[in-house]
Amino acid sequence: MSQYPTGLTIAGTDSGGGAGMMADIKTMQTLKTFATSVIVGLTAQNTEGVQRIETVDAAMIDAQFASVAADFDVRAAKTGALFDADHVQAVVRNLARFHFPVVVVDPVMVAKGGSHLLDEAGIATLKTDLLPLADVVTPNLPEAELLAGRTIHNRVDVLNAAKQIQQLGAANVVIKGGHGTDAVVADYVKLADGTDYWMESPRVNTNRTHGTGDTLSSAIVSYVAHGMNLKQAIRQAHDYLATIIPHPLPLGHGHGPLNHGLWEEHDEI
Ligand SMILES: Nc1ncnc2c1ncn2[C@@H]1O[C@H](COP(=O)(O)OP(=O)(O)O)[C@@H](O)[C@H]1O
Ligand SMILES: Cc1ncc(COP(=O)(O)OP(=O)(O)O)c(N)n1
Repeated sequence: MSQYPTGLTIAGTDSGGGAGMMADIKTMQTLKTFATSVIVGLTAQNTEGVQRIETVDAAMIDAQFASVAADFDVRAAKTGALFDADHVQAVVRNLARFHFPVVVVDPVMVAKGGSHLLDEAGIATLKTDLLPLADVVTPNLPEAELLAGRTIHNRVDVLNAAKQIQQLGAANVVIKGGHGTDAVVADYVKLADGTDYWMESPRVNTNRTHGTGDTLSSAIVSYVAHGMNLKQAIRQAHDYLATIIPHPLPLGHGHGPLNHGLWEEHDEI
């Protein structure tokens, strides 16, 4: 069996098991990466929505970072739901302190059920303080609109939004196309070296897409932890999603969960 490198998820929990840190841990385990975690907040959540949120205090966030960093060789980290400006700042402080080799920022703002997972001040702080620390940022289309401060109607708008998001300090940008309506789902990648391209896959007609964004960002973390460069890791993560989205688990009454473990049959790492 291959070695399990260590990844880190800095995010919120989902009691429903499909999104947030739970999706991250399931993804990393499937992709043979050992998942460590810093819990920023807890959500009472299921496939139908978010019922309650409680954040973790800053001292406890610092303590979790210190515990993980003292004992593990974290190869890559991702951020997920951070809830508000104070929690974004707590995460920024710790990322600046511990310098993990690769940081993926999933700028989670609104869950598919409509609940806000980052308030307005939090969005502003993420733009000014967290994006400059991001090796990769992975907004969905509504998040890209908010980060870039412009509406997106077509592919040219996506290109321009990515350029603006890169100017905020994120080295590489992946704008996810799941919220579009075309028959093809297109994720746009703009890399630090100036290259850009689209990654396309057939749109699966399903509402079982809870946690797709978390799954993509934690798959990038996993592949980077295994030694791939960012371009390879982003491609592999996209292919992982395209493989598992057509075969979700028939659970819950709303936006149902993915079957993260499906990939194990491929055993490609
Ligand atoms: N219905 C779908 N069919 C195929 N791929 C999808 C579908 N929905 C999302 N994806 C893929 O899942 C990933 C996450 O995208 P998206 O759903 O936009 O993110 P988020 O969960 O953050 O809103 C992307 O790689 C996207 O291409
Ligand atoms: C605790 C928590 N974190 C993140 C999300 C959003 O996850 P995402 O992958 O964007 O999936 P959807 O919520 O859009 O299905 C969440 N819901 N909860």
